[in-house]
Amino acid sequence: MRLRGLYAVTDSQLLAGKFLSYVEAALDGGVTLLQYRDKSGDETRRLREASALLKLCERYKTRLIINDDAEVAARLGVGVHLGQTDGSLPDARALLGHKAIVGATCHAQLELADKAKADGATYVAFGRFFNSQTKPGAPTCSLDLLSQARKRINLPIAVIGGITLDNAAPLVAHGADLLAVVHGLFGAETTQEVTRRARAFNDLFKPA
Ligand SMILES: Cc1ncc(COP(=O)(O)OP(=O)(O)O)c(N)n1
Ligand SMILES: Cc1nc(C(=O)O)sc1CCOP(=O)(O)O
Ligand SMILES: [Mg+2]
Repeated sequence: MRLRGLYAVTDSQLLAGKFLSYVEAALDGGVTLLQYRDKSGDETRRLREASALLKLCERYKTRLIINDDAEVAARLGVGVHLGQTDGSLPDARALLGHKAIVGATCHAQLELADKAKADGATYVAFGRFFNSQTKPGAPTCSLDLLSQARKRINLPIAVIGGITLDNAAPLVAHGADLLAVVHGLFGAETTQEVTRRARAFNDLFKPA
C-alpha cells in the first residue's frame, strides 16, 4: 500500500461529543492513515475508543495508527506512532511485526530521520510547519528542511502542525507524502464540512 494522502489525527477534546461521527465523515472523504491521539492517560478509554475506530477503519479500508502506545497497538493489531520520548522504535517493531506501520517524530532533524529509518520506521514525520492550536509549543520546521529530507530519505514523509487547506499545497510540492492534520480537518462546524475538507486534502495529491 502506498502511503500518500491525508493522515487524519484525532483529538479527544476537539472531538468531544462528536468523535465517531466526525471520524466517519473524514473516512467518507478519504483518509490514508487515521491516528488515534488521546493524551488523557485513561487506558480503559483509550482501548475502548481505539477499538471503535478500528471497526470504522475496517469498514473504510483505512489503516489505524495508535499514538504513543505500542501495547495498545499490539492488542489491536494496528500501527503505532512514536515520538522521541515514547519508547524504543526497535522494540515496537519487534512487538508489532514487520508488516505493521511504525511512524517516528523527527521534529526538524534529519539525523533523527536517519536513525528512525535504521531502527525500522515505516515513515518519518517532520513538524511543526505552522502555528498549531493543538500543540502550540512543538518545535518548528521549515520547507527547506522538508526539501532536504525528501532528497535524503527514501521513506514516506509525514508533515504536521497547523496544516490547513490554505497552506498545505507547498508541503506537497516540497515532497510531503502524508498531510497529518487535526484542526484543519476536524475543527469544522459540520460533518459535511469534514468530508469536504478530507476530499480537498486528497485532491492536493492529484497531478495538475
Ligand atoms: C504524524 C505525527 N507526527 C508527529 C506527531 C507528534 O508525536 P510526538 O512528538 O510524540 O507528540 P504527541 O503527538 O505524542 O504529543 C504525531 N503524533 N503524529
Ligand atoms: C501532535 C502534533 N505534533 C506536532 C509536531 O510538530 O510534532 S504538531 C502537532 C499538532 C497537530 O495538530 P494541528 O493539525 O491541529 O496543528
Ligand atoms: Mg508522542
